[in-house]
Amino acid sequence: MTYLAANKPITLPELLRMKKESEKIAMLTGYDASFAALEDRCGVDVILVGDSLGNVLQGKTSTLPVTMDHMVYHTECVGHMAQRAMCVTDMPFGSYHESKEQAMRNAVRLMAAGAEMVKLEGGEAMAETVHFLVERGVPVCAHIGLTPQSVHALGGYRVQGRGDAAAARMKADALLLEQAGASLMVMEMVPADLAAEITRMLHACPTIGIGAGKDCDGQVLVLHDMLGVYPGKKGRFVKNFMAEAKSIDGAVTAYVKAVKDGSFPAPEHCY
Ligand SMILES: Nc1nc(=O)c2c([nH]1)NC[C@@H]1CN(c3ccc(C(=O)N[C@@H](CCC(=O)O)C(=O)O)cc3)CN21
Ligand SMILES: CC(C)C(=O)C(=O)O
Ligand SMILES: [Mg+2]
Repeated sequence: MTYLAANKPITLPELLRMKKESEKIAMLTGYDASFAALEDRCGVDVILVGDSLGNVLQGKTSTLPVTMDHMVYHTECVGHMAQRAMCVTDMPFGSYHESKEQAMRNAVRLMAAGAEMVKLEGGEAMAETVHFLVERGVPVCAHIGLTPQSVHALGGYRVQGRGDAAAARMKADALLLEQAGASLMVMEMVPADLAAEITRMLHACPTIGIGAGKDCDGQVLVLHDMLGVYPGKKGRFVKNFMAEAKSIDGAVTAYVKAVKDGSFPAPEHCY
């Protein structure tokens, strides 16, 4: 069985159709042309040029030192390599926090470099910025739960949304971001039950989980984590798909299949 629907490019309506028809969305980070082509031919739906490149390419201990110039460079490396997959790029720390105008100016650089959507971290505080970009033709992926650019404010890489008050706040954030026009919503390190509830609550915005349980509309992992080549500390949500594969193509294909058939994530990858 192949998941490549006749090489038809992934568009916003296609992502929404996948949510409506419960067809899981497979997202994976990618930072260069060779891996972008590989992921595309293995059926990855969305390639994320993640600011996790600070960790996996640059050897930093967080994503905070990543700059706009770094993200533009890697987006140029990935953009236009994929025939089918959509290219989404993370806006780095500090590139969208000053004002909605600053966010637009930097989003324009990423879109010109080849991104088809930009991703930014935050809840209610970012809703106005999301709306501003969306109204001006920039599709936005939101990112809630553990937002790694706020690691020092959050006190570490911890599960978010535990307890009634935190869960209620996350649900309110998700609704505001959907209303603001977000096209996708990453949820990171969120209890599986809460992520499932948010996924059911949202009708116009597919959710993509990383440590957020199996009931999200899709899943994302960091490429170097799922290939087992990242030497740093990994979350329990990571699975090494290279362990049982004969090639990198095989590992990425197995990841896509496991996301599509719902076998990844398993309970041991969830909170
Ligand atoms: N290679 C890589 N993979 C990632 O998933 C990732 C990055 N880099 N960089 C940006 C953030 C940082 N992330 C992280 C980093 C560490 C944990 C972690 O150590 N989690 C453990 C401990 C949790 C705890 O202390 O409570 C876990 O069991 O999940 C989780 C997410 C996720 N993102
Ligand atoms: C892990 C994903 C969601 C991310 O933001 C990144 O790779 O930077
Ligand atoms: Mg990121």
